[in-house]
Amino acid sequence: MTLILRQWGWNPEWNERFEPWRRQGCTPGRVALEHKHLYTVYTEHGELLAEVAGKLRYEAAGRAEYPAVGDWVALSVRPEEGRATIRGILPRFSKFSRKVAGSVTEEQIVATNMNTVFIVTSLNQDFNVRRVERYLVLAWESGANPVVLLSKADLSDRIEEAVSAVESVAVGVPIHVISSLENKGLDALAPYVGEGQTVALLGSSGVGKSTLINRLAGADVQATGDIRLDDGRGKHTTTHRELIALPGGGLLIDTPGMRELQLWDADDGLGASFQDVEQFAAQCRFPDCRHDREPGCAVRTALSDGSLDRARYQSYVKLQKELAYFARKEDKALQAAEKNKWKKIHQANKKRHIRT
Ligand SMILES: Nc1nc2c(ncn2[C@@H]2O[C@H](COP(=O)(O)OP(=O)(O)OP(=O)(O)O)[C@@H](O)[C@H]2O)c(=O)[nH]1
Ligand SMILES: [Zn+2]
Repeated sequence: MTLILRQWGWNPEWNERFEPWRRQGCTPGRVALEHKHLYTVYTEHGELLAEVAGKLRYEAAGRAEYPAVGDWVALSVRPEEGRATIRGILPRFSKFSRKVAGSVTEEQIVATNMNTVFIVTSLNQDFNVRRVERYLVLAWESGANPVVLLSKADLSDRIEEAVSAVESVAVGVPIHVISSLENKGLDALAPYVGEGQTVALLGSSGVGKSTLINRLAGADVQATGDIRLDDGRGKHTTTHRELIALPGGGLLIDTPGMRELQLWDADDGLGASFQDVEQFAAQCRFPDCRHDREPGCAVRTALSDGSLDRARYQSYVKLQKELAYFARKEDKALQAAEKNKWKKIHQANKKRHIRT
């Protein structure tokens, strides 16, 4: 039984966390694909199509409390129909989420329970270390461990230069140079995609994520840029799944949402990625130093004596501004919603007043 689940990443810890659900007669399953209102889940009864239980739907405070690809869920199963009902979601240990615009901006979960994030950036003329910094913030924020993959090594003759540029912004983060085309460097990825390990991929369009997935899966599970039609989801690959089991026992998550991540609510990620900058800032004389004209500013000193790279500092400031922008936007949306609520209450009161 658990043998089947193990290939989807089940382990003793999940088993323990699931115990209360098991006592209620539930079966565990892992979400592999989200349809409009249904989910494809992997279970010990095979693949089932599941809907969300009314109670869970009713109690969900927002979209973030709906199941997402990578989640372990508690199910009531009807294997003979190939169907199941999702009763609950086990707590996530890592997640990627994005903001979806609506009347209020809402958090939508895009991938969960990954151990590792592959940040893929290509070594061709698009190579840009600032982009790696941005992805690192997202990765650290997710709770998974980042690993940088420099792809398309076959197209570059300045590999060492790129590696040291990444090293300087990704201290302590493993960096691998790969070429899916020439099958180079891929063996070194084995430890991240071993049994029970889940990996998500992050990177701009065209850096070779789908090609890498197909290499690791040993089959064309994902449509690549060469043959992809305009559906963007690779529908023509017959068994489109967003949680992909690899021959070595690991799992890959590749959802369309991963391609639309923005930076928001990522202060922790920013801090983790820019420890060097924040360490200087912590030495400023004034705790609220804006590193502008204040006396005793350690950041400005570090910039002028070269111990802090100017481009890196500018990148930090830019990302910080972006985060602040999202926070303000969210504040405004909340304020508007609150105002609206009070307006309605006033109107309702007025009407009551008139009637009496
Ligand atoms: N030269 C070279 N080309 C590669 C390599 N890996 C992928 N490509 C090519 O790069 C293009 C884009 O690859 P994809 O795998 O579709 O890129 P992707 O990151 O999945 O792109 P999106 O799905 O748009 O996010 C394709 O034409 C691939 O054949 C490589 O190692 N070397
Ligand atoms: Zn300062």
